[in-house]
Amino acid sequence: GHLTIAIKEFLLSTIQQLSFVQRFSDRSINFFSPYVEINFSQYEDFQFNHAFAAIETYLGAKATDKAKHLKASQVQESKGLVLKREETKVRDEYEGVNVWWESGTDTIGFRTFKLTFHRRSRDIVTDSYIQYVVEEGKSIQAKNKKMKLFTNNPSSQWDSSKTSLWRYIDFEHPASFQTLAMDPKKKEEILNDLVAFSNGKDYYKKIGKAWKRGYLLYGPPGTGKSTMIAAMANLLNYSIYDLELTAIQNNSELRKLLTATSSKSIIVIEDIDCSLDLTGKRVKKESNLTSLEDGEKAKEEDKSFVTLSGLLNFIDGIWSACGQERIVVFTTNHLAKLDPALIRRGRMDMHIELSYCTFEAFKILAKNYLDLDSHPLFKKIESLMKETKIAPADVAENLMKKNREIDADGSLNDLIQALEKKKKKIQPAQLDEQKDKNRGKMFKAFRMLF
Ligand SMILES: Nc1ncnc2c1ncn2[C@@H]1O[C@H](COP(=O)(O)OP(=O)(O)OP(=O)(O)O)[C@@H](O)[C@H]1O
Ligand SMILES: [Mg+2]
Repeated sequence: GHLTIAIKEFLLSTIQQLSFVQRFSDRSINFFSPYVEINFSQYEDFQFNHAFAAIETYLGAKATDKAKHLKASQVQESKGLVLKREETKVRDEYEGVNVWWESGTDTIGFRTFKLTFHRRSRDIVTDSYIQYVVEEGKSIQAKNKKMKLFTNNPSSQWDSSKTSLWRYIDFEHPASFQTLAMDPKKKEEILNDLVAFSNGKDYYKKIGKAWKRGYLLYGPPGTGKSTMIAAMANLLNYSIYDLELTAIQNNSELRKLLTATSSKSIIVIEDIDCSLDLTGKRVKKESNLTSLEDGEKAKEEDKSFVTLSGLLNFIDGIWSACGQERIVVFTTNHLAKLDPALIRRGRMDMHIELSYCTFEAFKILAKNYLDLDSHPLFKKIESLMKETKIAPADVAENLMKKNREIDADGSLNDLIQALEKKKKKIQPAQLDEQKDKNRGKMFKAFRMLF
């Protein structure tokens, strides 16, 4: 939102300023010096200049290895130190061109950067170098960005400020694609898709499509859908917006929420089949309102609910106009229950099935939990896994260490017992249903956090 606009504005104003600087410089240079100077101020017309911050980040990263005086700041605990140099002058080289940056302050006391370069390299500096610096700086900033997990507040609690729509906590989930147990080929396909998407700015522009991508994750409980979302966020350094549809009343509230999300984010709607019923109306909530309020509510409900078409239109429509990268993820336990309109190709770009644990997936878990590549008991587990269905979550539970020490034999035997127990009970459908009921939304949200 604001950042990109600010940078666009900045670039525009830079171009205007440049022509001014150039005209001015041209005159002076011819007489005094072969060098051109451009000044960047921390504030432009009393508005914070985001490009200034990007330049600062870029320069900070540029010369840390050479600098003698380093100022370290820790952006996020897990992200290591970001080093900044305190020296005021930095030399940089770009496509064989030498430039110098010098930091200072202007007459009002705002901080500035002065960029100096030879006038024969003026074209390359003004045409591409400055933009390169701003973009590099932005991408370094993005890498150091703190990820957040947002949840929408019930619309009854909204006030006029935008901040009341979503509440957030810092997102520090350890999930990664490396530790995700699933078919390695499928995993790679998804990874490539995500990376291509996040680097696809120019491509999406070229083909005239909005820079967004939809993933539908489906599969039984405990197969890694939520874990994959966390892994996606970690991979791309995106924040997560966990959209709870039952906490809002109608499509216009939905629109408000979605427009208040930032770019580089993943918008998640878990259990889409439970959030919207098939006629497109929102699922009735159990209410503990008094009877009078109940009546009012019922009247209201006729004209106000979140509809499937409202959701889809928004995702297809307005967002296309804001031109920033966003990922939408829907999850469900029951693919068959979903409205075909929702899962039509093109709407959800990729359908990803997460399923019961295969032997391949088990090996990843064994590596994660027990640090094992092979073990005599693997054979038995392999054959048992072919005969029965077990969710990766249940496998993981058995492989977790029970005491202080990792006990591979004990854990694998536990798993074998669990598999044999499952094999005897031949009622997987019933079992799943019961599990579904037990895993309420709260529980899922809870698990996402811990
Ligand atoms: N494919 C997997 N790879 C690694 N760990 C997994 C996988 N699936 C499940 N787990 C483990 O099981 C736990 C529960 O999994 P997760 O919450 O991702 O399941 P889910 O598919 O979202 O289930 P639900 O449909 O109930 O929301 C995770 O915290 C993780 O430790
Ligand atoms: Mg889940």
